[in-house]
Amino acid sequence: MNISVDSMKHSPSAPWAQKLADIQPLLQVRGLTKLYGPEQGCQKVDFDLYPGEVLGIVGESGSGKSTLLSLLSGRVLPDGGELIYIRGDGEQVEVYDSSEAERRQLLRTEWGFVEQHARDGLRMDVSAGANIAERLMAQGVRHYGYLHDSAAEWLTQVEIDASRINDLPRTFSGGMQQRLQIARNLISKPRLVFMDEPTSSLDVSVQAKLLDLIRSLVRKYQLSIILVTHDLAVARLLADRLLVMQRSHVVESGLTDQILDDPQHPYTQLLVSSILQA
Ligand SMILES: Nc1ncnc2c1ncn2[C@@H]1O[C@H](COP(=O)(O)OP(=O)(O)OP(=O)(O)O)[C@@H](O)[C@H]1O
Repeated sequence: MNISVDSMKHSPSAPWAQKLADIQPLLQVRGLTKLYGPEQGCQKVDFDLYPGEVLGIVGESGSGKSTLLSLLSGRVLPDGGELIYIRGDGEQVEVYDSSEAERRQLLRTEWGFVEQHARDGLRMDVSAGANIAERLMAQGVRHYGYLHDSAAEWLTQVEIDASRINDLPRTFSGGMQQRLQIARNLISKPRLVFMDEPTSSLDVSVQAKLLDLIRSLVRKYQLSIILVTHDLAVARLLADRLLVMQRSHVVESGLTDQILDDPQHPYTQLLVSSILQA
């Protein structure tokens, strides 16, 4: 079950409220700011992300979604603000105080990143199996049989026939490449996965299948996800909570259903009504 702090606020005396208070956030974001120009980027973003939560970042083109995702994944450094990640061993990491090598290591182990275009997240010149096994190898696994079997198992999990293990990703369809990218990220059991418009480059029918797969993997592995999407239907299907961005600011945040069914900020109202009219 995904747990959302916002939902807990409505019944503070519930027995599980104390339980939640004992759960540490996975990520604490405070005052995160990166500006490339006036209102270009993101400003003063604050939120906590809890284990198993799916957070969607939505907003119009240029509102700052990708900038925020790049900051949260430590790929870009901010002008100001703090990003604290609680590692699996309980240690707190101030991501921006870490070295570049430490941040890269996080992205290869406890975190994952699913790119919008599979070619940016896959190595197109090596086999599907090698693409999937790479993260295990980066963690020091050397046993060929284990690497092969794990890669084959993950191909099956993302609904690709394991007989394709030696094929190059370029021989796969767009949807298969995205599924391969997901397998490549999930094999090392990351705790937090960043996704940048993971379905937007695909046909609608392929999108629906991939969304179903992501949803089932999120449940199965209790993944925490931070997902950028311009598509409110994708947000509705996957996200527990949303941040709505406009011109570098988070203008509204809360439970997905609350925001989509009863938007409070005029910009969110416009965003939601434009989708309904489309
Ligand atoms: N590396 C960069 N150098 C200069 N300006 C940038 C850079 N990255 C982003 N920007 C600017 O910051 C603003 C926000 O861009 P960003 O890509 O974060 O928006 P977005 O909401 O993800 O848009 P889209 O949905 O179109 O991808 C834009 O005005 C963009 O031109």
